[in-house]
This record gives sequence, C-alpha cells and structure tokens, in this order.
Amino acid sequence: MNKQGINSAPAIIALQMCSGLNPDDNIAKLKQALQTLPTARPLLVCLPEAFLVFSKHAGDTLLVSQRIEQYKQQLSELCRKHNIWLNAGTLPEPYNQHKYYAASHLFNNQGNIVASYNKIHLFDVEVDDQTGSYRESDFTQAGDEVVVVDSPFGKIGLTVCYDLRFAGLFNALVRKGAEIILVPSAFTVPTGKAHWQPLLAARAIETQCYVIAAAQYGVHENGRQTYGHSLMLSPWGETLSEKSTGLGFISCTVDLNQLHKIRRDMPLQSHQRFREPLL
Ligand SMILES: O=C(O)CNC(=O)[C@H](CS)NC(=O)CCC(=O)C(=O)O
Repeated sequence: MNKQGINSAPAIIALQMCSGLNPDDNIAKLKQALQTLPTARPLLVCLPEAFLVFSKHAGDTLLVSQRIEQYKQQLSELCRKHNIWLNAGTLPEPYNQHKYYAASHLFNNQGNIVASYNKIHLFDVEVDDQTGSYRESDFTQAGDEVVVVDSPFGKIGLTVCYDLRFAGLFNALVRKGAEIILVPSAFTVPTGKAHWQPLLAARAIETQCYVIAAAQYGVHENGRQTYGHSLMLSPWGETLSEKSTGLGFISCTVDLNQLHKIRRDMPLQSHQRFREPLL
C-alpha cells in the first residue's frame, strides 16, 4: 500500500474509551485520538456504547439527547476532516419526554449518516450484590428493526452491547447479508469476565462474520466500572486484535475473499434448519 493508503485493504479500528459525564470532554478525547490515525483508507472507526455521555442519572442523558444534533454535526465534520467512516457507538436519540433510543449511527466519509440502529435488547438485569441492578428500559426505548448496510468494507450489521447475548438477532443480520457485525459495548466487569470473549467468539463463528467490539473500560466518573477488552474477530473466530484496558485503538483489515471461502467450505446458512421470525 502507498503512503496515502490508496488501494490498501479496507481497515477497521476500534477506540477503547473510559467516557465521563461531560459530552464535550468525551468529544475532546475522541478528537485527540483521531490525531494518530493510520493512513490506510478506506478506514472505519468504531466507538464504544455511550461514548458521548456516560452519565450518573438517565435524566442527564435525556438532556443530552435534546441537543444531540450539535454533536452529530461535530461527528460529521470529523468524518470529512479525516476521510473516515465512523460508527458512533451509541448516541441518545430523543424518543419522548422520558425516554431516548440507544442509537448506533454509521457515518460515511462525507459525514452523512447512512444507517441507524436502535438497541433492541435492553439490560434489565440483577448483576450481583456489588454491582447491583440495571433497568435500562426505564429510560431507553427499544428498537425493532434489524439493520444491515453496504459499505466499502463489506455489508455492515449493527448491534449494541447486551444484544450480543441474543443469537437470533445475529442470525437475522446474516440473513440480511451482514459480513461485518459491530458490537459497541459497555459490559459490566462480572458479566464481562464470565461471558464477553466466548460470546463474541461464538457470534463470529456462527455468523461467519467479522465481529468488531469497541468497549468502554475502567472506572468512570459516574462510579461505574466497565470491562474493557475491546476485541476484533475474524469470520473463523480468530482474535485479530484486542486491548484489555486503557485508552487507545486496536485495528484489523478486512478480507472478504477469505470470508467467502469460509462460507463456501462450511455453508452454515444453507444448512440452517431453524428460521425464526425476525422479531
Ligand atoms: O447507559 C449507559 O450509560 C451505557 N449503557 C450501558 O452501560 C448498557 C446498558 S445499561 N450496558 C449493557 O448493555 C451491559 C450489558 C452487559 O454487561 C451484559 O450483557 O453482561
């Protein structure tokens, strides 16, 4: 590949972050990280769930949702400036006066949003005595649409965090043509230790897709702790890149010829006997 990255293999990077309470601080961290991008193009940058605001109270996130357009504008400008595609983790998109969607947008390198997915499975879970319980559905409206979009990297399927536990969604994404599945996340530490890596590997192996999981890590300003371990897997389930903790990028390149060889040699979709309805 030459210096400008023209004709280079499509590359993907995932930014691991420890987002705080203030959206402007989180955007500043993102801008700083984008100063050190690789030169390869096309380049897709993937951000973790809730990268813009990791709040103490859902009401604060609701307030951010009411001025989300200004942040989408800034992200759009960053895409144009750096000539990148961007999966903006999740952003809170207004639903009504009490709830927002956990929306995963894909921006192209002209700064246009080409696909949007609203998190379908919401984290209403008792984790453990120390971590406590989550009631995401109290403040988040669940989505109801399976989203796959074509891109220079391949066909991209969108999911978010807790969706990872629901193989039916991933199977639906493959049936809609997905080749790369993004899983922006903010896993808890106990559930991450027990389930994160095996779930991601299982989804890559059973969907025969690249699986790209940008994660939140560390102790956040709101007092919560997240598991980190951002991970990229090949359609064969191999780990391509991972980062246990700390701010920074991991990266991989996409080889769709290899993906199609894996699917030709082991045609799981045509062997599939269970075709459940989509929702
Ligand atoms: O709302 C925010 O600020 C950020 N979002 C989250 O932290 C979300 C919803 S509460 N977390 C998860 O889905 C964890 C899933 C998980 O840990 C598991 O499946 O084990």
